[in-house]
Amino acid sequence: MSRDVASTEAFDKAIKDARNAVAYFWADWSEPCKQMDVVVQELAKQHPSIAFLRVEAEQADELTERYGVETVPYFILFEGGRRAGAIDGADPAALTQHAAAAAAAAAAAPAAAAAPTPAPAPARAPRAAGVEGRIQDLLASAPLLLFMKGSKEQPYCGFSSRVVDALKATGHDFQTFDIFQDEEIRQGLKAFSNWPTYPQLYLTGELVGGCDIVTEMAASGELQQLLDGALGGGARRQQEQEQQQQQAAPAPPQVRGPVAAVRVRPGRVVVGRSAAGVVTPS
Ligand SMILES: N[C@@H](CCC(=O)N[C@@H](CS)C(=O)NCC(=O)O)C(=O)O
Repeated sequence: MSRDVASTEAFDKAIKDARNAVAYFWADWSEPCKQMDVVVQELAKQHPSIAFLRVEAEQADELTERYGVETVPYFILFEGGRRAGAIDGADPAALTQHAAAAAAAAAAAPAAAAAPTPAPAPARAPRAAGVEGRIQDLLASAPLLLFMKGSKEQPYCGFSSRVVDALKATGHDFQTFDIFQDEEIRQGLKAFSNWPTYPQLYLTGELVGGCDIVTEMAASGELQQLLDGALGGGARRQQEQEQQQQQAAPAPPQVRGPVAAVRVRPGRVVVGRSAAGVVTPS
């Protein structure tokens, strides 16, 4: 189970006591946090050697200031009581890979001094057996792949339908896989990615998110940017965006202050990179 930590003292003690800890900064109004809650609970069950500490960002000014937390969800990774990295945004794959690597390192050297060591580069087996292998093959089969209920032409649920519409609007080509046709993949992918629902969108083999995340990214323009960057075809759209920005009124200057006075912003979903690229050493 994860632990809710409300005070700086309790936080510091928990970090000191744990060989490996993950501090999860969250906010109750953040949809991506709701999804990452599910991922965190699952990882906490799988890896009891790691202390998962939930910190409500807006109630923990001292900690958010200390660690410079300005977005949620935000994860700080601790090894041997020291900050070893961070994951900015809802990135189940990066968090899962970090947890697996940290738990494996702890299991390999249980009695070793708790000196901070960088997590080994995450490595998925080249081709696993069983359903995991099938999932790897599927993920390698298309750069942009939507696991959904039904098809592009005939989605069988509103969540899937909304993601199809968002993807069509980007102009990028994408493939779909109907999970109703394959119960093994339907259940196996949930475990593989620690993501309990459909639709699930994957870009170059990395989970982008479900309906809430993808539609939020579509509304903010982040989806277009992400796909253009990863799949090409971005130059023209970038030009259009720049033109639009020039026409738009200049944004008011941002006043930076203590996090207590600034609402923590919703985090970004980070995908299309290896976990090593996402987990930023600090
Ligand atoms: N909040 C989710 C909504 C998706 C959802 O709740 N999907 C459910 C019902 S369509 C689901 O996939 N349940 C598991 C299953 O049917 O296997 C999202 O953002 O994607």
